[in-house]
Amino acid sequence: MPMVNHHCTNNLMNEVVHTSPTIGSNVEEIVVKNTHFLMWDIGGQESLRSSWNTYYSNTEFIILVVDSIDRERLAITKEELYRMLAHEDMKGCMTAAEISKYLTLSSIKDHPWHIQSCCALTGEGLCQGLEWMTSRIGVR
Ligand SMILES: Nc1nc2c(ncn2[C@@H]2O[C@H](COP(=O)(O)OP(=O)(O)OP(=O)(O)O)[C@@H](O)[C@H]2O)c(=O)[nH]1
Ligand SMILES: [Mg+2]
Repeated sequence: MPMVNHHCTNNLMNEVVHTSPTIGSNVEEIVVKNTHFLMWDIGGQESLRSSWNTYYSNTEFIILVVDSIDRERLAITKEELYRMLAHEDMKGCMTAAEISKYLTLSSIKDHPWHIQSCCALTGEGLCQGLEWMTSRIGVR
C-alpha cells in the first residue's frame, strides 16, 4: 500500500517519516555523545552506485543499510560491499620506497633526509616523521 511505503511512523521520534528515493545526496550533521558526524546519505539505485566512489575520500565510516526482508537482494549487497572495499583510495598507491627511488633520495648526500609514509586523515606516521626531526636536532 503506497501510504505505508511513503509515510511510516517512527516510534523513536514519534513523528511521521516521509521517504523518497535519494537522488544525488543529502548531508546532515549528527551529534552523538559530543562527537559530530557529518553524514552523507547517498542513493542506492543501480544507476547511482558508480558515483559512490566520489564519497570515499575523507570518509571514516560507511553505514551500509540492508533491508532485512529482502532475501533476494542480499547477494547484490554482498557484491556491492566487496566492490566498495576494493575501492579504498589507497589502492594502487606507491610505497615510500618507490617514491624514494623515483626521487633518487639516496643520492642526496649533503642534506639529511628521511622519507615517511603517513596519512593526513588518520594521523598515522605523522609522529614518526616528527620524531625523526627531533632526533636530528643537534646532530650536525
Ligand atoms: N518497514 C520498514 N520500512 C522501511 C524502513 N526503512 C525504510 N523503509 C521503507 O523502505 C522504502 C525505501 O526507503 P528509503 O529510506 O527511501 O530507502 P533508501 O535505501 O534510502 O533508498 P534509496 O534512497 O533509493 O537508495 C520506503 O518505502 C520506506 O518507507 C524500515 O526500517 N522498516
Ligand atoms: Mg535514500
